[in-house]
Amino acid sequence: MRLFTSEAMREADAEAVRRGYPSLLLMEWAGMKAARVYRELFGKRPAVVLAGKGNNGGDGLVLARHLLLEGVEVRVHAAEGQTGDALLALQALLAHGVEVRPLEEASFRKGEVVVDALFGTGLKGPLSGVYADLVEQVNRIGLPVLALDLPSGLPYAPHVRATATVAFAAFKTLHFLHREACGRLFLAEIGLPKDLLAQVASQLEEGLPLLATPEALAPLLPPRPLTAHKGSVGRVGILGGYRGEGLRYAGAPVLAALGAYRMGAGLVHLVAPEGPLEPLEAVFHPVPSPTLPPLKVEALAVGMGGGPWGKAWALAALEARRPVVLDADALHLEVALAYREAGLPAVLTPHAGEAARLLGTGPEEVAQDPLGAARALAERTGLVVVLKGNPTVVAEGGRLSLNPTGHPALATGGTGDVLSGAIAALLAAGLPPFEAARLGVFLHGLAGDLLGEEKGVGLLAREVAEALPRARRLLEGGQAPWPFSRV
Ligand SMILES: NC(=O)C1=CN([C@@H]2O[C@H](COP(=O)(O)OP(=O)(O)OC[C@H]3O[C@@H](n4cnc5c(N)ncnc54)[C@H](OP(=O)(O)O)[C@@H]3O)[C@@H](O)[C@H]2O)[C@@H](O)CC1
Ligand SMILES: Nc1ncnc2c1ncn2[C@@H]1O[C@H](COP(=O)(O)OP(=O)(O)O)[C@@H](O)[C@H]1O
Ligand SMILES: [K+]
Repeated sequence: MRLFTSEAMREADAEAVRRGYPSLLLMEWAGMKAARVYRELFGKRPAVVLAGKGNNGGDGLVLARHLLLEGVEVRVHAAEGQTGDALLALQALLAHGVEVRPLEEASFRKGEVVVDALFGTGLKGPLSGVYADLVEQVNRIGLPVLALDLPSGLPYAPHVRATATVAFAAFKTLHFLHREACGRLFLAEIGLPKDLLAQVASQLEEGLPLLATPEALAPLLPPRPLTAHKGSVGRVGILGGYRGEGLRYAGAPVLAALGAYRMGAGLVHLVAPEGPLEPLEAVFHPVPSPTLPPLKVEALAVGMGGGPWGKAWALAALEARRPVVLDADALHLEVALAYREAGLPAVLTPHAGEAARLLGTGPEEVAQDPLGAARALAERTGLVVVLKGNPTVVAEGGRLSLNPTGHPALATGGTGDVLSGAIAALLAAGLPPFEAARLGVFLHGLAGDLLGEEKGVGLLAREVAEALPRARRLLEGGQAPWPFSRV
C-alpha cells in the first residue's frame, strides 16, 4: 500500500476533477463515512464540530448533517469564508436549521465528543493565534476527539491529539510518522475512480513510500517444506563482541544468535571472543580478535557489541562474500562503501544516533525527517538501510517502506541485536535484502506489540526473540493485526 503526501493527494483530487468526477461527491462520502466511524465509536454521544474554512471543514459540515439526521445532538463552530464545495456543505447544513457559530466562541461540555475538521492536507505552516489556542484547549479538555483526515496542525506543534482519525481515500505518510497524534486509524473509501490513486502514484517522480502491511509481507515468508533440514533453511554467521582491558561486550552476539534462530535459521555459527556458551544451540568459534574462520553460512550479521573492534569485524566479514547485516559498531561509511564496492547485498541497521553519525548531522535532524534521512543514507551507500525507531523506515535507493508495528516496550538494551540476527536469518533463507529487512522489522515490531500488550514495559531483549515465532505464525495464518480498519 502506498502512503500519499499532501501534494499527491491534491494531484489525485485534480485528476478526479479532470476526469469530470464531481468533487462534491467526494466530500459527501468523506463526511458520511466519518459520521459512520463516529457512530461506531461513540454511538449517540453529542458532538461539537470544529470546522475550518477549507475542504477539511467542509467534510466536518457534511458529517454534522449526517449525525443530525441520525438523531445525534450536534453543535457546530465554523471559520468564516467558505467557498466552493465547503460553501455548498455549509448551505446544506443551514437548510436543516442548524445554528453555525463562530470558532472563537467554541466551548466544550462534559459528555461531548469533539470532531476536529479544522485543517487537513491544506495546512501550510504551524498554527498560530486563535487556531493554536483552540487546538491547545481541545488537547487540555480531555474529551474524545475524532479527527477528519489528519489531526489538525500536523506535522507541526501544536497539533490535535486525537482518539481516532479517519483518513480519506488514502493514508498519508503523516499518519504513520505521527501515530501517537492519530489514535485509532480508519481508512475511508470516498468513491474515487478505482485506478486513479495507482495512476497518480505511478506518475510521481519521487516514488511514494510503501506501508508494510501483513497482506504484502505474508507471501515473503520463507517456506518450510516437510523435507527441510538444518542445512537447507538458512545458516547464519554472527560476528561481534569485544574483549578489552576491563571491558567486555559478550551479550550482544548471543542476542543476535537468538534472533536468528527464532526467525527460523537452521544453524547459527557464533564468532566472538571467548565468552558464555550461549545459546546452547549455536556452533562456537572463539577468537582472540576479529577474524573470519571458515564458515558454511548463507548470510552474516556483523558488529553487535563490537565496540572498538566494530570496523575490524566488518572488514573481516567482507571476505565471506555473503549477504550481510551491518549493525552497531560495524556502521561506518568506509565499511558501507567497501561492501558496495564488493557488490555484496548488505543491510545497515542504524538507530537515529548512528544514522546521524553516518550522515554527518544530528540525531534531532534524523528524528525530524526519518524518511529523508533513510533515503539519503541509502542513496549515499547504495545499500539497504533500516533506520530504527518509531516508525522504523526501510530504504533502498529511492524505495521507502514505513513499518507500522513496534512498541515502546522495545526501547531496551539488546532488542536491536535481536533484529540484526532476525534479518540475517531471512537473508540466509534467500530473501533479497529489501524484503528481508521489511519482513524482519515487521515481525520484530509485532513481537514487541504482543509482549507490550501482555506484559507492559520491562521486557528483556531475549523475550522479544522468543516471541518471534508467535509473530510469524500470526502473519502466516493471516491473523497479524492490521494497523487500521476500513470503512
Ligand atoms: N483530496 C481529496 O481527494 C479530498 C479531500 N477532502 C478534504 O479536503 C482536505 C483538504 O482541503 P483543502 O485543500 O481545502 O485544505 P484544508 O486542510 O481544509 O485547509 C486549507 C485552509 O486552511 C488555511 N490555512 C492553511 N494553513 C494555515 C495556517 N497555518 N493557519 C491558518 N490557516 C491556514 C487555508 O487558508 P488560505 O491559505 O487558503 O488562505 C485554507 O483556508 C483534505 O484534508 C480532506 O479533508 C475531501 O473533501 C474529499 C476529497
Ligand atoms: N518507542 C519505540 N517504538 C517502537 N520500537 C522501538 C521503540 N524504541 C526502540 N524500538 C526498537 O527497538 C530496537 C532498538 O534497537 P537499538 O537502538 O539498536 O538497541 P540495542 O543497540 O540496545 O540493541 C529497534 O528495533 C527499534 O526500532
Ligand atoms: K482535521
